[in-house]
Amino acid sequence: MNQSKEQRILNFVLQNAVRGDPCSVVDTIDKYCSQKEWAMNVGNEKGEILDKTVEEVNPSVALELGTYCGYSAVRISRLLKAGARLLTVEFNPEFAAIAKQMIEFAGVQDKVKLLEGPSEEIIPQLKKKYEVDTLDFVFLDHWKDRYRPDTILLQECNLLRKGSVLLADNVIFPGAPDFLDYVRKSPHFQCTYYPSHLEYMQVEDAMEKAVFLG
Ligand SMILES: O=C(NC/C=C/[C@H]1O[C@@H](Sc2ccncc2)[C@H](O)[C@@H]1O)c1cc([N+](=O)[O-])cc(O)c1O
Ligand SMILES: [Mg+2]
Repeated sequence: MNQSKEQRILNFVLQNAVRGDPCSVVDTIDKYCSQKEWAMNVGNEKGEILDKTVEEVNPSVALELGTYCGYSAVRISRLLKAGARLLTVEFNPEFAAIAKQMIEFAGVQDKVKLLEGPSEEIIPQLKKKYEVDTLDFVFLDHWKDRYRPDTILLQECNLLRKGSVLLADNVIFPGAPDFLDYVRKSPHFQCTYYPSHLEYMQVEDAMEKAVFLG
């Protein structure tokens, strides 16, 4: 049975990156996806915006929605302080299996907990089942029509506190217009727009940061 693109990306990392070195895993995925096969990793240009935001927030508890192959899970967790953790949510079992291997190869498995299932089911379980009090940082990179409902769900589940930071990928391409409209009009969020480009392409894209005001 021929391999999936995601399996080819993982194999390229296993054969070309340095085990235990998250930066080499990130760079190797970028090399493969810019030279051989495009894939929907956040990429290096938007990845640097992600890095700066994670460093600014320095989260103890971070959530990622949409793990895919684990590129941003590795990218985020490499910056986390000792004892901090990233919960990442993926509902496609094939992608979850790839991401698990990617995270373990990068050596960040002690910082990352991969939760398999849809965000709308997992978010309401975070407090009781995953011992979360509130989230310091949330990276949204899953289905674009889930950004707005999941942001509302995070608020309803009291998972955001004054200063919690949401960072959303792809607010221009493929776009998340209802999310942008919601957070920009809401009195509970202070928003910042970061123009950038679609990963590995010369196509306009952007990220939106939304800080919860309580
Ligand atoms: O569609 C995009 N991303 C959707 C991502 C989806 C990821 O999240 C889950 S869905 C899910 C659902 C519920 N809960 C958790 C995960 C999918 O299994 C996939 O792993 C996308 C598309 C482009 N593009 O150029 O077309 C560029 C990008 O950067 C993108 O992020
Ligand atoms: Mg994306």
